[in-house]
Amino acid sequence: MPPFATPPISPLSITFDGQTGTMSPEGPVLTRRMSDLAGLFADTAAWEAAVADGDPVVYQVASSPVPEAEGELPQSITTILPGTVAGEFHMTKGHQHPNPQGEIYLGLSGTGGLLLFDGERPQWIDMAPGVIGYIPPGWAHRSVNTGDEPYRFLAVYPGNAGHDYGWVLANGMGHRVYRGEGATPRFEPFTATP
Ligand SMILES: O=P(O)(O)OC[C@H]1O[C@](O)(CO)[C@@H](O)[C@@H]1O
Ligand SMILES: [Fe+2]
Repeated sequence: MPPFATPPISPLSITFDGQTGTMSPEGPVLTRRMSDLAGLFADTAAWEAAVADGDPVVYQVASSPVPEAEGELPQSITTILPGTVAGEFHMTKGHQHPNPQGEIYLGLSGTGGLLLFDGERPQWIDMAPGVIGYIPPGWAHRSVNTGDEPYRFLAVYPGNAGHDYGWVLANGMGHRVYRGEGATPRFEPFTATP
């Protein structure tokens, strides 16, 4: 057995409900409200108005008990509620893994997308139930709800990958994703917020 800093946990069975985004047994549950997404939406005035108007929940992350520790493969289900800020779809903060390693997302319910950016090239993967989106090492990633119902996905990632949110604040994600005509999102090149 390699000398892990945290002893590996015991084998376990985890059940989940892709329609509600819950896991059993359950680990930490994280709620991100509009105020947690400071500096991310293009229209700062519209974002401030949404924060003042009840500071709604934008997404929740329900994790299994598998810890974020070296050698483990933690899982979480993220539920992004539908909506926009001045037309820009609800989204996760987005992050880089400071310890560059891959990650997989599996679409569970609703429709959305996975926006990836390596600092030069933005990429988009349409996500829906049954779709696996693969995030290679070195690609920042953000999820977007492009529909009118909650978008849910399961994430599985190396426990020592880490989360660097500052990278996305500094570099953006290459594109912004807006409600377009019909079901097709509209993409605009990222420009830094004022
Ligand atoms: O960490 P963010 O960018 O807020 O996005 C949340 C999602 O990403 C993860 O951090 C995994 O990459 C999960 O916790 C969750 O699936
Ligand atoms: Fe990640």
